[in-house]
Amino acid sequence: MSEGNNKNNFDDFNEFVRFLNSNDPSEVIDKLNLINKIESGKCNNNVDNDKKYDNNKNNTKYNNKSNNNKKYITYSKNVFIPLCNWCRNICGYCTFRKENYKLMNKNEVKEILLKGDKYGCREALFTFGEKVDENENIRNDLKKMGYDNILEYLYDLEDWCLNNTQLLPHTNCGILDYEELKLLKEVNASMGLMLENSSDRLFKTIAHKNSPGKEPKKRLKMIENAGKLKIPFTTGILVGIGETNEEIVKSLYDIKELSEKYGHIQEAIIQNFRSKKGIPMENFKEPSPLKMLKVLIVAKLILNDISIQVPPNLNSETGQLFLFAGVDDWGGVSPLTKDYVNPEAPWPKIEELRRYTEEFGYNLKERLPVYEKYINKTWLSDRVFEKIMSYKNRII
Ligand SMILES: O=c1nc2n(C[C@H](O)[C@H](O)[C@H](O)CO)c3cc(O)ccc3cc-2c(=O)[nH]1
Ligand SMILES: C[C@H]1O[C@@H](n2cnc3c(N)ncnc32)[C@H](O)[C@@H]1O
Ligand code: MET
Ligand code: SF4
Repeated sequence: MSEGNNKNNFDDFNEFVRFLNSNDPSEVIDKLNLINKIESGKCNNNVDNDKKYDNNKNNTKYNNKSNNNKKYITYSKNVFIPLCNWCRNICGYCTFRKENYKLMNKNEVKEILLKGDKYGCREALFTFGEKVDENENIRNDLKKMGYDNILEYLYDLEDWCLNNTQLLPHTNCGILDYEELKLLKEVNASMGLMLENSSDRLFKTIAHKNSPGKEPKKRLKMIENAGKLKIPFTTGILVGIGETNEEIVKSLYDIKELSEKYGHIQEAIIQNFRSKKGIPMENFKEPSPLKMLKVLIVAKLILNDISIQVPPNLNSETGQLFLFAGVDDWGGVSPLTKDYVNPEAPWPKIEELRRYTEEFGYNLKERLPVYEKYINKTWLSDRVFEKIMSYKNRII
C-alpha cells in the first residue's frame, strides 16, 4: 500500500486480502515499517490532537496520549460482573452460556463492586448473555426482585455503582435497541458489542447458526445506533471462527465506515478464538501467532486512529510482539475477578504487564473505560461526566 493514500478503498481492500493470503515474510516487514513510520509521525504531531479534545488540562492521570515522545500502552483496571449466564444465542465457540443459569443477586454484585473499589478499580464490566429475559424462569426471578426485565435490574445496579463507588459501568450484553441504549447511556461511561464478523455466510455456519443475535445487520445497526446516541463504543472482531481473509478485511472496513460516520468507536478488540473442550467448535484450530500479527497489521492500517486492543490473557506468549503492529491497548485487566468468557486464561498481574510493556520500550498507563477524548458533555451523561471530574487523583 502506498503511503500517500492516493489509492481508493477498493484497491486497498484487495491489497489487504492479498497480504493476508500471501506467505511472503518480506511483506510483513514492509508493513511493519510503514506502521512504524506512521506512528513516529504521530508522536511528533499529537499536540494539536491533544488540545482538540482536552477540556480539562490538569487532569492527566488517565490521558492515554504521550506527553514526552514515549508511547503509552493503556489498560483499564476493572471487575467483571457476569450478571446472568443464560443467553438466547448458542455460539459455537462459547463456554460462558449455561442452560442451568445463574442470575446474580444484588448483594453479590454490590460485594464485587465494593471490593473492586478497595482495589482501586475504575471499571465495572457488565458482560452477560443476550436478552436473558426471553427465558421465562429468569423473568420470574426478576419479578420476585421487583423488576419487569433485565435492563431495569441492570440500570438499578449501575445507578448504585455510580452512587456508591468510584467505578464506571461499561455494558456489553449483546443486542440492545435504540431506546435501551439511550437509557443505559445515563449510567454507562462506554458500552460495547463485538461485531465478531460481518459476513452473512459465516452467520449460517457452526459459529453462529444458533445465534439470531449474531446476525451482522443487527450488530451493525446497534453499533450505528450507539453512534447516533454519541455513546463511546468498543467493538471488534473474533478471529479464527471459520471466516475468510476477505471477510476479516470487510468486517474491519465496516467498523471503519461507522467510525467515520459517527466518531464513537474508541477501540477495536482483535480477539483470537480460543479452543475449549466440549464446545461445538472444539476441532477448530486457533489462529497462529503469525495470522494474528497480520490481522493486527491490517486492522491498524485500516482503522488508523482507533485504538487496537489485544487481550493479554489470551495472548500471554505473543502479546508483547503484537506491539510491533501498533497495538496500543490491553483492555480491561482485573486484579480481582476472572475473565468469565475465557476463565482458563488468567489475567497477568499489573506489574507483570508493566514489565512486559516497558521491556518493549513503551510505558504502561491506566485509562478509564471511556477514552480521554470522549470525556466531555457531548459524549457522557451529566452524572458520568461529573463523576469523572470528581476523581481527585486525576491530577498528577
Ligand atoms: O474480560 C474480558 N473483557 C472483555 N471486554 C472488556 C474490555 O476489555 C473493556 O471493558 C473495554 O476495553 C472498556 O474499558 C469486552 C468489552 C466489550 O465492549 C466487548 C467485548 C469484550 C470482551 C471481553 C472479554 O472477552 N473478556
Ligand atoms: C465477549 C466476547 O468474547 C468472545 N468469545 C467468546 N468465546 C470465545 C472463545 N472461545 N475464544 C475467544 N473469544 C471468545 C466473543 O467475541 C464475545 O463477543
Ligand atoms: C458473554 S459474551 C458477550 C456479550 C454478549 N453475550 C455477546 O456475545 O455479544
Ligand atoms: S458469546 Fe455471548 S451471545 Fe454467544 S452464546 Fe456466549 S453469551 Fe451468548
